[in-house]
Amino acid sequence: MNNIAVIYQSHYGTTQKYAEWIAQALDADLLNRKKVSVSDLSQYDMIIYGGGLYAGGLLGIDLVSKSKFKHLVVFTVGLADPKLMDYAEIMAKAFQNQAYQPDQVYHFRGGIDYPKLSFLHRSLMTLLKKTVEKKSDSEISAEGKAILETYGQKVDFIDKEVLIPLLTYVKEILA
Ligand SMILES: Cc1cc2nc3c(=O)[nH]c(=O)nc-3n(C[C@H](O)[C@H](O)[C@H](O)COP(=O)(O)O)c2cc1C
Repeated sequence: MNNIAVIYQSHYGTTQKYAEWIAQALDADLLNRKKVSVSDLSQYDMIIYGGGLYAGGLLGIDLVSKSKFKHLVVFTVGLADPKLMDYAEIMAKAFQNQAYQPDQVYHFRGGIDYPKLSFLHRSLMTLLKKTVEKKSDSEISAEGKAILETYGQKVDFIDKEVLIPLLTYVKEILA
C-alpha cells in the first residue's frame, strides 16, 4: 500500500474523529496539523487534509493549499447540511491559486456542543444568530439555518457511512 497521511485541524473533535476513521480505514499516518510542517509531508504519496469550518473558512488549509503534492484530497467538517450548502466561495478562498486544486473535495457534517464552546466561539455564535434572525426566510443560508436549528444545544451529526465515497476514491487511485 502507498504512503498516506491524514492531517486534521479541529477545535472540538468532530474533524479529528473523521480523520481517525479515515486513517484507520486506509492504514494511514494520522497527523495533527498544528504539529506538522510542509517539509514533513514530502515522504507521502497522498495527503488527505481535513479541517473544521469556522466563519466560512477552512481551518489550517494553508498547510496544503500553497505547495504541490502528488495527490491531495481535502475534506471539510461543518454544522450545515452538506446537501444544502454551496461550498464554492469557501473553496475559492481556501485554494486561491486556480492552477493548483485538490484532486477531490468532500464535505461532512460535524456537530456542536454549546456548553463546551470557548467564550469567544459562543459569543461569535450569538452574534451570528442575531444577524441571521434579522434576515427573511429566503435570505437565510444553509449555515444560518443550521445555527438557528441548533443554537444552544448539543448536536452530533457525525456518521462513518459518509466516508465511503472518499475511501473508495483513495483506494482506486492508489490501487
Ligand atoms: C465560531 C464558530 C463558527 C462556525 N462557523 C461555521 C461555518 O461557517 N460553517 C459551518 O458549516 N459550520 C460552522 N461552525 C460549526 C463547526 O464547523 C462545527 O461545529 C464543526 O463540527 C467543528 O469542527 P471541529 O469539532 O473539528 O472543531 C462554526 C462553529 C463555531 C463555534
